[in-house]
Amino acid sequence: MVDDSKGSTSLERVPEDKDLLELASAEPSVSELLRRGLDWVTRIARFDLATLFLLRDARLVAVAARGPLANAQVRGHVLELARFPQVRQALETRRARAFTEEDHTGEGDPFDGVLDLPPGHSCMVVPLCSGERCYGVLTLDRVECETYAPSVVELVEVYGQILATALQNAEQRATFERMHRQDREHAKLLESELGGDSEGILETSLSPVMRDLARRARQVAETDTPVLLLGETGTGKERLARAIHRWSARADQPFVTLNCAAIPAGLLESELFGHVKGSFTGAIKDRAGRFQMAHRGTLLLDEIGELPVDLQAKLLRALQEKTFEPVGSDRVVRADVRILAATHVDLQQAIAQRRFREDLYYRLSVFPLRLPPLRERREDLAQLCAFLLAEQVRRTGRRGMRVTPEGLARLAAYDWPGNLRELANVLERATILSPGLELGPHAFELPTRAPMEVPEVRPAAMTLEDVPTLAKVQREHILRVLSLTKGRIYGPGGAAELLGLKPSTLQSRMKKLGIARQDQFVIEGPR
Ligand SMILES: Nc1ncnc2c1ncn2[C@@H]1O[C@H](COP(=O)(O)OP(=O)(O)OP(=O)(O)O)[C@@H](O)[C@H]1O
Repeated sequence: MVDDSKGSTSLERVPEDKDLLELASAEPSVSELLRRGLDWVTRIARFDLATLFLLRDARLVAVAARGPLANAQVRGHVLELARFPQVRQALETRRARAFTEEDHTGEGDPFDGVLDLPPGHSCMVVPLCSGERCYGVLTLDRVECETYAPSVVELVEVYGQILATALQNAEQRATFERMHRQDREHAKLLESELGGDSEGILETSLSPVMRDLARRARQVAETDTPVLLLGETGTGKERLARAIHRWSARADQPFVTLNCAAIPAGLLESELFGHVKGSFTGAIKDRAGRFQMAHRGTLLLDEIGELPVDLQAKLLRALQEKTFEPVGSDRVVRADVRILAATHVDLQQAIAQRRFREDLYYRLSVFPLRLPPLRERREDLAQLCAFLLAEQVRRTGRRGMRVTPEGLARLAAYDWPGNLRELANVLERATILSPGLELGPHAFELPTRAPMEVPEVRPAAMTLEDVPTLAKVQREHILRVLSLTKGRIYGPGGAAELLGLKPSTLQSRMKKLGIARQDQFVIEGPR
């Protein structure tokens, strides 16, 4: 593993500060450290053989050797720890020690059978330990019959600690990089599975508001400025976020999303910043968070208004310093991430209610983009229908579907509280139910009143005392729809679709309104 071209017989000298600084602060890989680790020892102690052993299952395996005595046999040497109690003791006590001839009389010399060293030669064992980990030992041997001076032993002990710390850092870096690579692959896979790989009707929109918005989105895409996407539910915030990513220089890097409303508050920090094994019950292995997954790419924080206040502070720090600490780790991780945030709630109001930090708001809202509701861009209906019907072919298998002018007139007369998502659902349902290729006015099932209207609550019959709160009306309406769908939230005909909401949005609203996943409902997962 190493070359042993020149052994050192030079006098011990205190290493120059820059040598140690380099070792402690540079970012070499584990193999580079093992290769170069012995170079540095030549500067602080005399030896004829310096060997680096790594601990593997109660054995010490030689991985590198230097000095005139280093040979192939030394490099393949393995020590059973059980046979060398004094070496084991040095590891257990984490103290370096020099050996005298008497020390070896009981257990023999670790290099017996490999090298012909004279009785009473100089020998020292230096443990390589940092934090919880013991990596192995460094041994130094000289043919001269004398014992290494305590001052030299102390110096090499300090060196051993620095080398072990550098090894630990290199190992952690390698782990994080590996996790990052795996998660990047995973994110790419998910992205292609989820589709949405076209920006849809943005730049070709007939609505001047939309076209202006698309133009500004393209301009900001070229920068790393955070963008705040505002708009009612289903107006296309996520699709616009994907378009901004694709238009940016980060397009070949991952696009990662986190829906802050869909993840239980207790798990959000780990989802964002990752965690190390054992940091909480269930953390059975190290896991990268969305920040790491999005390294060099874009992270969309959807429903940002739902982020708990304590996490808002941590997010702000991550945005300002571009560093964060995974849960349970005191190691600072650096990630280069472009942030996009989306919300349908009024963040100004959330700030007034102290549910959202003002400083985070200003950080995220440098460049706000507000998506208009569908009822304000009805001129796009024909184009949107054609686009969505074509996009749905993959699921419905129905090619060539089109909406007749009469059908369009009916769609244009509706208010679309669920916006583009509701339109997509209405079109998909109509396609499935329609025998032919044409979708006329009767093909569409549109509610005759606004979906949130509750028939039983008649304003005329109300008195000032019994005006129900909006939350109560919403709660009753959601419960009624859930009982209609037998508790089913997802999929066609599920409560989320009927209410024109994303399943995750419905779930978070149910949580807020205290609607538990009740036993009488059969809740099915996504299909
Ligand atoms: N520009 C567009 N062109 C065509 N279809 C679009 C466009 N934008 C969004 N859609 C469709 O509208 C639906 C909702 O889009 P999206 O999820 O981006 O909305 P959203 O505003 O993020 O929703 P929410 O607020 O509920 O998270 C999706 O089916 C999407 O395919």
